[in-house]
Amino acid sequence: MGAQVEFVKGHGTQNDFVLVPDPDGVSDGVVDPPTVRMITDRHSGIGADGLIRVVRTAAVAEMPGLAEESGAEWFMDYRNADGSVAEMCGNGIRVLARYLLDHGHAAGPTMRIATRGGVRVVHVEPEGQFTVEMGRAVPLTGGSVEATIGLDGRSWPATAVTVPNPHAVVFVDEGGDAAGIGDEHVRVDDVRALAELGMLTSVPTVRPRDVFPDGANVEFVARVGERHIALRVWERGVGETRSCGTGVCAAAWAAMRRDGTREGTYTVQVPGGQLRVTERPDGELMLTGPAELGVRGTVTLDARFVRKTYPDPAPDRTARSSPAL
Ligand SMILES: N[C@@H](CCC[C@H](N)C(=O)O)C(=O)O
Repeated sequence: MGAQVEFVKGHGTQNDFVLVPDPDGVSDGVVDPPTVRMITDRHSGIGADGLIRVVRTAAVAEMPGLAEESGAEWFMDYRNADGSVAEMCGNGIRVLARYLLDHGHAAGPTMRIATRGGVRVVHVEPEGQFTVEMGRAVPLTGGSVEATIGLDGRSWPATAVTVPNPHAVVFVDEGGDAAGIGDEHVRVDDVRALAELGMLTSVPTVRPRDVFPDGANVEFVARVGERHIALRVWERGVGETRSCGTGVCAAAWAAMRRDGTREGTYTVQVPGGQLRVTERPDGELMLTGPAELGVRGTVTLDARFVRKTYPDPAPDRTARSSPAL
């Protein structure tokens, strides 16, 4: 019998995560890359775009002193599905906030959560929404477009920016012929310039490579109205996902620069839903969107595969009103 690991599944605009509660930092083996890959595998594991170990900041051995320095009780230990570490996850942090709130670990209406990319303040909003203070976007090439993204024989100039993980933002509708323009409820699937990209099964190429020494997430963006964009994303360490919060911030930031404005809220359609981004006068990007919790259970890890067991079958599969794990 392998190790037993408790988990909760959650998603933010269908960017999905396995949350593993480890408050005292005694289960860091769960973030070993092979274990992350077993757990996040969609065929033989639970399946997710990423894994979040929920650990008290004071128990994070690699960051001594962070708890006192940050004033954040909880740390988001984020891993991509391939086991790699990422600085931040804009959808994951909302899901983590929802978990902390629903399980009595935080009271709201605001909470501070530490990440490898710095401390983030999360505001609890009505109707299951959360707003995250995401920090400032930092252009990697002085704000100018100096990278080129290639995909399936096509290529586009890209804006290189960190939020604080690396993003290459590509506007694919330069001809202005994106279908769905002006429709408040446009679906990403109906935006011609994005649909034409096909399956996104190939890995996008980045030139020159040294713009992104640690790799990049790539956002393919089309305008669909005033202060309204749609995007598809290819995530570093995962592949195409249905949403990426930091990527949405990077894309909105780049769209604001192209529009010559820093004012107003940008609405961003992603395949998994809708997010909103506002830039404060001090440059802080505010990301607002939903966060949901779903299935919870226990997995038994062994060397070959992840076995799933669900302790409480339907109808009690939602964690919202469930006791803390
Ligand atoms: N989906 C996340 C970003 C996760 C990390 C990313 N794949 C990376 O490696 O930088 C988000 O919502 O921001």
